[in-house]
Amino acid sequence: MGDDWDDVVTTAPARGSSGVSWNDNNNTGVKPPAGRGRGTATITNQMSNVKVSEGEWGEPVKAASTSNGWGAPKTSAASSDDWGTPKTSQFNDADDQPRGGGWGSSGGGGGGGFKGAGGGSRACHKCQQEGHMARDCPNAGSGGGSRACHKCQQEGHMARDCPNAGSGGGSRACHKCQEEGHMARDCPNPSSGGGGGDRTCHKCGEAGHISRDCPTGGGGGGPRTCNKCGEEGHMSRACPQGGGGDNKCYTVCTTNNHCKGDGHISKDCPLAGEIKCFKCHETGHSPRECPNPFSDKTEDGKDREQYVPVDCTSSEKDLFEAGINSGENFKNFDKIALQVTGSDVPQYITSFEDAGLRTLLLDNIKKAGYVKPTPVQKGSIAVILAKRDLIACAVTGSGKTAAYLVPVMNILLEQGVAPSHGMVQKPEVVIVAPTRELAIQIHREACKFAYNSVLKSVIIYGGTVTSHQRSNVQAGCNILVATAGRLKDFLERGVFDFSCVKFLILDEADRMLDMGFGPDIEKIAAHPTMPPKGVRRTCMFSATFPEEVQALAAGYMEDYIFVTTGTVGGTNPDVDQVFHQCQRNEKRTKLMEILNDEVREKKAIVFVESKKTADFVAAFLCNNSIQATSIHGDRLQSQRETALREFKQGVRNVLVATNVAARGLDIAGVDFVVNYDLPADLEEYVHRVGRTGRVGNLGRSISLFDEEKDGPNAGKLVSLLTKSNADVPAFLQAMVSGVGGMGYDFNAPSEGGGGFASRDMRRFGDKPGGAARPTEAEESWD
Ligand SMILES: Nc1ncnc2c1ncn2[C@@H]1O[C@H](COP(=O)(O)OP(=O)(O)OP(=O)(O)O)[C@@H](O)[C@H]1O
Repeated sequence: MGDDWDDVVTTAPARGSSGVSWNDNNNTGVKPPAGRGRGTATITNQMSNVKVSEGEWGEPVKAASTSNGWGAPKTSAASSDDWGTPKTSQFNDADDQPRGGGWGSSGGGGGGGFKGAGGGSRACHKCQQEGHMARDCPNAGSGGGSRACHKCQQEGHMARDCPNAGSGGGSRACHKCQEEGHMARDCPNPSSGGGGGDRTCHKCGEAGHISRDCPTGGGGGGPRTCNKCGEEGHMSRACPQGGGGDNKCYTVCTTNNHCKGDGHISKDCPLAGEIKCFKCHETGHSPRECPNPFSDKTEDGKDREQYVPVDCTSSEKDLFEAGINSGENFKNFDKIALQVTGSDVPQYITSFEDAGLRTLLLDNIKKAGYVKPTPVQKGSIAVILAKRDLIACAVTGSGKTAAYLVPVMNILLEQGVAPSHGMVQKPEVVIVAPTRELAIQIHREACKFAYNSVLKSVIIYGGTVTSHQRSNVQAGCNILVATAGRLKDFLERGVFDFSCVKFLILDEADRMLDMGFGPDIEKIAAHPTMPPKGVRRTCMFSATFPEEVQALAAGYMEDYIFVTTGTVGGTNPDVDQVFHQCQRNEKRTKLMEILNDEVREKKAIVFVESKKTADFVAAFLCNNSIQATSIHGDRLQSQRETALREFKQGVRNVLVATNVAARGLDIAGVDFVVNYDLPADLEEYVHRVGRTGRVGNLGRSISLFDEEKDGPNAGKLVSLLTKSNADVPAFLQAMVSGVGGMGYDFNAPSEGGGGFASRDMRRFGDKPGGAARPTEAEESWD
């Protein structure tokens, strides 16, 4: 594999190409010229018209002196744009102002309101005189006015007061008998059929009466067929069969709970009494009428675990102790090429101080031990401060969390937030993550950077008592960190109003947009109170961003900037990746060898494919005197959190995990990742091995390659390793390049379609790829 970050420094894109290269100037010896990009080109692809600026970045300019609106996260920027108004002023606006001349205007004078004793200029419908409305007409019935009664066509009264009703008159004919002088409801001859006319009855198809008066009672045969049995001659409510046909029962109790059975309509559904309300999982009522919407019952009727997690610490020491100290290769971060594409790309920041951040944030950044921003932070902080939509794709462990938390908090602190507590909360920032543990970690980071400020971060996630989290939320919430399922649930229960949302952030965004979470994200983004894209800002972060997911992401964003660093979508160059060929039945022995020889007392995460295997392997290791624990979707949330805590504290040094722990988790001292089972999806491989070798620390991953199962992925694996400048094991190389070998393609598509490369697809004019990947079926993550 490549030795260090030097290997991933790519040459800056040639000036004629799209994109911007941000090679930092310290080490390259080449100073970029001052000023902004040199010219722009417009590249159009099939998906959308996207302007891509090109040229090299100028000398970084201090935000304070930057003259363009985007680069300077200063108060001036805040005051000049549509978010610039401090929140407090929102309380002073229209709601408190008297509104001129509307319905609610209480003054009887000039405003022209309808209310009040004074008269406006509109005339009474009855007598046509001004100064009163028809219902107060003192002249009612006394004639006057020019509008004629519908019944007798005489002026001076309306049809309901007609003194001549029934006596004929008027030119409009009754629908029933077609005679003039009365309306159908007063028809003296309703079923005589004597009327005639050319309108026909829906039931029997005869003229002269309408269907409810049909003398055939449904026995007649019109051309229309019954919805139940499909026969002609009667309507469904009179169906003699009471069922039949292929009509489905669509709505039993609610549209969500229907049996979809044939032969009856929903109100006759035989299962109506058995279908469970999805809120409390009890029968006998619809969710709308649910008496216990926050029930803690599971779907199978068992009592849900009553788990109330301990909230994030408020102790300064504990808060700032969390996180990993940067390692020996952190210095190499400066050499990583930062690529930024999009239109009107904002100036990158060179230091936290130069970004114009508020003192409180700078203090907290310092307390966290951050001396300088990582490349993804340099790019993303500038883009978010400039209030642009963003996709940021950077290697695992390179500080993406702070890359969005810091600028977003800076904007909230500058603009002010509403001091709020109440039944319905209006967060300004919504961050969604795929797993509970990652959400907890993000929330903790948010508490860290918000330390000593007015900002309140609140977390909601599954597997915990809802009422507890709801009351946390209702105590005030500026930054909401959530898993998708719990957020959707709370939205359905009306806990949130999104009208104040400025930022919607998806962490591990490629995962959030795939088929597993995609529909939830769609619901969240399309919530009626959520400001539309372009009004709210949408930011997406991940170490991998397949092109087909970029196509989905584009639907949530407007004119977004794409930030990438180093080898995009590749594995972390600080992780030494080793592979052992190993048949399925040899895996246990091999694992023991690895743990005894290499890991010993060190910390390792052992990734397996299924929850069952996780339990099995953890039990096996414990039986062999290894301090192991496990985390997967079938464990109770309290058990999951205990397992993670014990692993972090070193009480257990081996954590056996499914993919639920593959992404985002930032655990100090993880020296090894073992892929007991390789994942089918190589993006997950990138994330798994990224649990070690974080922020410039060195790490090692050992993967057991079972040719029978993993063979089909060999080409893609070689492609990934090559692109990441990692060593390709000889056996893998032989497998793909030997005579009759599988061959490989650098942009080999992953399971669902597109390549795993994480370049900005707009620059390459790529078409969106195939369908998004399905979620691993057996995991329920949030
Ligand atoms: N500028 C910085 N200087 C030093 N340490 C930093 C800096 N930024 C972030 N870190 C630390 O780096 C570690 C990794 O950060 P983070 O979890 O945000 O990485 P990530 O890029 O989101 O990783 P992943 O892709 O695995 O989710 C954290 O412990 C964080 O505190």
